[in-house]
Amino acid sequence: MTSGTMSLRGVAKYYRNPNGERMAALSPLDLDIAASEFVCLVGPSGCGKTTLINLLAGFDQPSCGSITIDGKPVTKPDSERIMIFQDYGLYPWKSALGNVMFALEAKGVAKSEAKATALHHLEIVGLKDSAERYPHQLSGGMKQRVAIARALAASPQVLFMDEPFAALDAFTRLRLQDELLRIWQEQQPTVVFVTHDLDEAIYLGSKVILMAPYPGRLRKIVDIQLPRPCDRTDSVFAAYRRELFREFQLVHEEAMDYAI
Ligand SMILES: Nc1ncnc2c1ncn2[C@@H]1O[C@H](COP(=O)(O)OP(=O)(O)OP(=O)(O)O)[C@@H](O)[C@H]1O
Repeated sequence: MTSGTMSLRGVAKYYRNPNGERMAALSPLDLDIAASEFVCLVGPSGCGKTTLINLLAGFDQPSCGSITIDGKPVTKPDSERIMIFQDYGLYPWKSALGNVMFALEAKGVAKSEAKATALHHLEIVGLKDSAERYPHQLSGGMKQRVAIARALAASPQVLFMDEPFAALDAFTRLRLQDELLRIWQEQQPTVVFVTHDLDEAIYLGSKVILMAPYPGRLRKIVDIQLPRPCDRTDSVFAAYRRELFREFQLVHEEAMDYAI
């Protein structure tokens, strides 16, 4: 698959603060993301990660600059590009199975095939036995796993994930990281993944983009050259970790200077 190439030129997003002053949630940036790349956005709170992923997904428009995917301007969300939100975005009136099936039936998949595919993906996220439960009968982590199953089942060309594993327990999180990597290698979507967790970013990303706040901006882009899945105890992993932690510390110090 060669689709899912993203290009950003001079993209910025400004808001007005309560005093009416213009504030850069994102200051002008250029960025290229290749098809099938797995890009992790990391950085402290307020550095513009959600702003950037929302612009890429077409949920919001930049104040200036241009964003294209496969050469076409991004003007609105697209069914080939799926976003997994922090707050799950499940339909409360549909069961877990119904939520996953809905994404497939919306793409024209026949009901029996949709059911089989949905059950397979619920099994991947460890929820096959909860397929008939409704969102209000599921914990936060379980709801997020349904949202992940729904996104993965639809085999999108682009997957936008805004802290998708934040609400999960550590074991489920590690397991889903491996499942996500496996599916990424199999289906080769372009993935843009927001996380606060540097280890998660190094483990998943082929590229880690470290962002900084005040104003929101790209601070450093690191290409991660590790086999997938990689060994978290490996010395190369540790070297990436040191590099990114050092940068992250500098970003925090700058942010604290700003707050003072
Ligand atoms: N609709 C809005 N109106 C005004 N300011 C906004 C709006 N959305 C975001 N901001 C501001 O833009 C900046 C970047 O916000 P954003 O949510 O993109 O950061 P983030 O890196 O995703 O943070 P977090 O890690 O806490 O989710 C913040 O200072 C935020 O207060």
